[in-house]
Amino acid sequence: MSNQPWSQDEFRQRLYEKGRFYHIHHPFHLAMNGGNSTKQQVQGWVANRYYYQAIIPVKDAAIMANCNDAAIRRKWIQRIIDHDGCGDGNDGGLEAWLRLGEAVGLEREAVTSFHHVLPGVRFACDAYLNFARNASWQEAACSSLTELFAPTIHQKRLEGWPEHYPWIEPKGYEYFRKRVREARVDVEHGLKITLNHFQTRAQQEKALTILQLKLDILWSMLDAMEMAYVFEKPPYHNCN
Ligand SMILES: O=C(O)c1cc(C(=O)O)c2c(n1)C(=O)C(=O)c1cc(C(=O)O)[nH]c1-2
Repeated sequence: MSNQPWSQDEFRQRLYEKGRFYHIHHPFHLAMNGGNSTKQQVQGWVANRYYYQAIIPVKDAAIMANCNDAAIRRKWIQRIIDHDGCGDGNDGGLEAWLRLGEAVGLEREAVTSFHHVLPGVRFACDAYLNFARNASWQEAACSSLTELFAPTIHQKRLEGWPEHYPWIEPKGYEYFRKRVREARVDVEHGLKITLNHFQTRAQQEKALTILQLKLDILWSMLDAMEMAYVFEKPPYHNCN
């Protein structure tokens, strides 16, 4: 019967199938990972993505604020530490991303000021944060599951970029190396929460809708970048 819940294995498989909509398939990413992007396009991506990076720990703090389960919070807090660092030689992902910015030739201030962030990228990232603030913590945890597909994308950059873009300083790659490890831990936890929480068929279908929302967010960010840096039609390009 169609309203029977899927088994956990089938539910997991349906979540994984969403990978076919991951932004790894977006033309902007295909060009970048295939070595066909210009320096300005790579710089544009790095500068815009910093807005996403900066949102992530705030989003994770919102999830924790909505979560009344100490055991979950004890694990989830690691995500904030991963991005913000905690001293003692752990500078965190935001700092690593700023080093990536320097490695592609951007001044720190140009990145941290969000000066280059396109409105479409800002709206997409803000939608992610607003979703996490207003949804239940389990739903917000589910929305982080695009990370199921992230280790592959980071790995591809590590393998291809040094050859494609010899002008990028090697110190820039630490962020991707770090995330290959961290994302695997994150998704194990996020997947466990999702498989246990979304039990009925209607709930399982809702989980897929939530994951699609997040895929839409990531795809929309790249649409904005494609328009600005590939078609060279940033917002208001034709206004006087
Ligand atoms: O470079 C990427 O393609 C990519 C994608 C994603 C993602 O799938 O959301 C994340 C990251 N990177 C990333 O570095 C990261 O820390 C991260 C956290 C999250 C999240 O939703 O909590 N997604 C992602």
